[in-house]
Amino acid sequence: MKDRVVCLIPAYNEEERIGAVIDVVKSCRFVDRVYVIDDGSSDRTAEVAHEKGVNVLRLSQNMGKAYAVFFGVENTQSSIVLLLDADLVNLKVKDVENLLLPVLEDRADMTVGVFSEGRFSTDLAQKISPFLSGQRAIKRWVFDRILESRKDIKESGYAIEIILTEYAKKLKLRVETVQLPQVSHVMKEEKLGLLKGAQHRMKMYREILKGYVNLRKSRDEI
Ligand SMILES: O=c1ccn([C@@H]2O[C@H](COP(=O)(O)OP(=O)(O)O)[C@@H](O)[C@H]2O)c(=O)[nH]1
Ligand SMILES: O=C(O)[C@@H](COP(=O)(O)O)O[C@H]1O[C@H](CO)[C@@H](O)[C@H](O)[C@H]1O
Repeated sequence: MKDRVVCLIPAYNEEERIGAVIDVVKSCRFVDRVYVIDDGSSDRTAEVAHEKGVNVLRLSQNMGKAYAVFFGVENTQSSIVLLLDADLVNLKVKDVENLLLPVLEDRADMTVGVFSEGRFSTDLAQKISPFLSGQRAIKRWVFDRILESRKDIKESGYAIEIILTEYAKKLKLRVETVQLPQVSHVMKEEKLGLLKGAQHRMKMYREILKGYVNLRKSRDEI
């Protein structure tokens, strides 16, 4: 029987964090299958995922977040796709259920999870830019539509979320925001140290900006 919900977890060097996310998502009764897309990690991310008993799709080099997500989309089947980052902290089964239920019950085409009541810094970031959130449940046809009109989508790295947000507007999707109380993520500076973290953050902002400019250029093609 075809899966209803597949969870995709794009992951780049997340060996220390991904196990906890997998444990939670595996415990959610609504999730039929979990796939980690190992985006060319140089650490044991893929091994940890294997040990946890989920499916692993491995990219031989680091291709960026959008590539990893769409590689997962192209290599799975299900009517609903759940996207979760690999570095979430305090994620609970209830949060995963809350993300999925509006889409499962066809009250929404997309849900967007936002952190609240957790760490000040990550709550604030999501208050300012909830449209960047990587926690979403989405009907698969939305990805199909994006792939049809944006052949370059896989190259967009961290712009994937603003692209999803823009398509949601253009396609007039029913979008529901879901609170993720006490959930946070490990920030780049915490993972990589101050300097490397800041460099990685700048890379993220560059990719988001480039994605935004490309969206404006291709406005009418959606
Ligand atoms: O080149 C990349 C960069 C990030 N990620 C994954 O995308 C998610 C969000 O990325 P990141 O943690 O850098 O963003 P943050 O959570 O810090 O906003 C995480 O699961 C990363 O491991 C990825 O698959 N490929
Ligand atoms: O919240 C944010 O400002 C960024 C960066 O988070 P950190 O640098 O790790 O605190 O994270 C979000 O944006 C990325 C790009 O859209 C998404 O890929 C992440 O999933 C999301 O958490």
